Amino acid sequence: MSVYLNSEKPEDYLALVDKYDTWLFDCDGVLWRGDSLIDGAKEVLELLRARQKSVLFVTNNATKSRRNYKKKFDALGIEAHVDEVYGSAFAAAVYLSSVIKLSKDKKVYVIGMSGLEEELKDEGISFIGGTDPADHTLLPPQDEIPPDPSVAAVLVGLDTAINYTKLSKAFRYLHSNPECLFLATNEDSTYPSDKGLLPGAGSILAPLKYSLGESRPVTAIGKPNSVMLDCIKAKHDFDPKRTIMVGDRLNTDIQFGKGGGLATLLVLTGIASEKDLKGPTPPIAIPDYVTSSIGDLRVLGEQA
Ligand SMILES: O=C(O)[C@H](O)[C@H](O)COP(=O)(O)O
Ligand SMILES: [Mg+2]
Repeated sequence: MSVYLNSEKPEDYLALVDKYDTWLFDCDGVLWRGDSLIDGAKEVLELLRARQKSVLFVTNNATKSRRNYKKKFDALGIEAHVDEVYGSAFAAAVYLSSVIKLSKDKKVYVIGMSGLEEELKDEGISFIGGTDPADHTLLPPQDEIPPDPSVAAVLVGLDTAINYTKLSKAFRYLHSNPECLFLATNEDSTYPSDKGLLPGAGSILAPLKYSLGESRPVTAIGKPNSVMLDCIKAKHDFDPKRTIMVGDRLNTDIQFGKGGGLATLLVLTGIASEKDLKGPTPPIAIPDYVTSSIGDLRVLGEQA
């Protein structure tokens, strides 16, 4: 059963903050929607840091690299350090380099944007596709897409320039080579922009999942997969019992937190709403705490 926090009982927020030393923040729908900050988010991050809390950012948004995110945080006036940022683009690159140990003579076909390419380059992973202009021309369906055994994986992330050429190439590499890995940065169905919901990475992936069928399952590396937490653990010591994951989506953030043995706080400024928790269908994951917005923790500033 979730504990619903509200501003009538500020002491509940203080008790919550005292219980956890490490705060993992999802980004889209929690700190911001698109480039619009959620009201109070900047102030609350400052208040947590002032109380010596560790703050880390854990996002499924694969359109930006950690360095790109640092620039976004700087532009929004939020203190953040590159090694505090964990994105699904970084996690996917680390997965390919350190878990799959992709050999140097192999490459990845990418559906995704420059941030994902930057993280792959940083991990020494060769790739084709992505922002390559050749994939932005509309391929006539009868054109030959020769199989390429050196393409050892297809990696799919949010790509606002998706098209039939990219889907056809990804399909052919996977369909012609059963050994080719089918990977995704994440499977979020929607993206909470500041202009409302938009198709998310999972909706870019869907045509491939549908056309390839059940026999070619995809491995999604972002939340709720524990790979992101493994990346964090490799760099940061934290006690899971004194760590809380703050998110807006039940089937990524809250499942990720619970899977990692962390406490979870759901905010209602992004994807999830109260009806997801109280509706006829049981929620896929039940958060420990619920509050309307991360801005509600501003009460910390009213206390000594
Ligand atoms: O479609 C996507 O990739 C996601 O909606 C989005 O980017 C999720 O980002 P997060 O909420 O994990 O920061
Ligand atoms: Mg989110």
